[in-house]
Amino acid sequence: MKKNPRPPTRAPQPRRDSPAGEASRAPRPVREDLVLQACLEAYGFVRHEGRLADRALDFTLRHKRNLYSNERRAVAERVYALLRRQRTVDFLLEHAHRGFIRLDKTRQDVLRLAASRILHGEPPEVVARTSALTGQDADALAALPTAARALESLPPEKRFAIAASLPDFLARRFREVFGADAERAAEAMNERAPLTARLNGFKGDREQLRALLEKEGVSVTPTPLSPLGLVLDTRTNAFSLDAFRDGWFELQDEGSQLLGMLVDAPPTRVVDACAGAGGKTLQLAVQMKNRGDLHALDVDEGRIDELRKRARRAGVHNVRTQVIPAEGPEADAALEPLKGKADRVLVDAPCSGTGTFRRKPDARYRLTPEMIEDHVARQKRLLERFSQMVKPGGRLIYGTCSILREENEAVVEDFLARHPDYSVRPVAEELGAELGAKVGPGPFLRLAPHQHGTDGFFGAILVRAK
Ligand SMILES: C[S@@+](CC[C@H](N)C(=O)[O-])C[C@H]1O[C@@H](n2cnc3c(N)ncnc32)[C@H](O)[C@@H]1O
Repeated sequence: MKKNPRPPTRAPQPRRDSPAGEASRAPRPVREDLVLQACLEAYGFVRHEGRLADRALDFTLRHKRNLYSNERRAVAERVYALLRRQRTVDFLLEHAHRGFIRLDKTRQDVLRLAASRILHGEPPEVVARTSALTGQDADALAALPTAARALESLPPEKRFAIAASLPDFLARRFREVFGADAERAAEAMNERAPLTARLNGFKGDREQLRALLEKEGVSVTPTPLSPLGLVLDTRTNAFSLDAFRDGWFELQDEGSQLLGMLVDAPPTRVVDACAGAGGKTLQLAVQMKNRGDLHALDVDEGRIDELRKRARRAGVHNVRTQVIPAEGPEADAALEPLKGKADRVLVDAPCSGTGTFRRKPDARYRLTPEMIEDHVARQKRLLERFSQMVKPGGRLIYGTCSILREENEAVVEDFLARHPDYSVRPVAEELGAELGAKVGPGPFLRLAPHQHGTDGFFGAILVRAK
């Protein structure tokens, strides 16, 4: 049976007194009944009510105040682990437990949580006991290895989708994109994502940040690709660190940092057209040395509010935020003053998020082929609209956190076919030959967890003729 012994999660961080203190205390024994109740509630919200996993866990853990920090962590880890393997677990239980699909929802979920723990390497008898499973239910857990053999004997296409816990249509797309590497790619998407910080260059350099974090008891290692990143011990509650409160770093995946590097924003006029809560905006402000005008636009007022808070903490002064309408003449009018004026326009487009399944394992079960088509249509519209702000000789940088060609290369090709005044600048020209060679192949940034250890990202630099 496949084992994934690393406890996966990017969930609400457990409360803790100090990062160093927690690591050095002997953990209290987990009160299994309370942990199971909390898991059932949070998982039920996601599976049966369609809520987002991070919000569901946040809600559950916020009102279950009696749980200790190690118990909170166990809840988050178990729920995320099951979400990563939901399809596999369902297949195994349907084979190991006659009548599984007729059981009531709660009993099914208790079995799912138990099977997932076994799949992640916990001994079946311990799991059965701590889940209070007896009789037919305990027998089903013991029969999981037989069910795993049934999975192995399926035709490869079918087996891949179930073993990787991907909907069939996504499994097919993984095969199209990654070919013989599809299984490795999907497995890496089912791993736990690292906790990665991006240095705020206004405060100092990466070595200084490293020293500060180590002084606070956090062990860190430099990111291999981004010169701005440090990987933090995943048990760290980054938000409680002094270095975070003092604006020394932001949490940002290494792939996202590399996409931000493609912009190479000069201290003139730059537009971050889909700025969200400002992950890349803050990075661009550093590139601009806090000078010039950095216009951060988004349709989501809540995210723009968050961006403003983060900018204050980071000591960023050159950002002008604007909430814009999504579509139509009003959206066009809002951009009119910036038409043909920007040296750089970043379109970090809304997408399927197929590159970020490590962090949002539940997203795959919500995604449909129709939703991907809608994303593509919107990406083309956004690129068209925001390209109008690029001045002659300026650059349009297009990015997604999708691994799908239709949202990436195909959108760029479609744009270039209608805009002969734009050409592709190979990312290696921006990142340097050595780093460029690692994030290719080809003229675009194309990152995937199994190859780069980052989330899946795509980036293209398009230059408007003078
Ligand atoms: C991938 S996220 C951006 C992430 C952000 N750049 C960062 O680095 O944190 C895409 C963003 O596009 C925004 N968006 C969606 N439709 C938009 C539109 N028509 N115009 C501008 N922004 C839009 C979403 O609200 C979302 O915040």
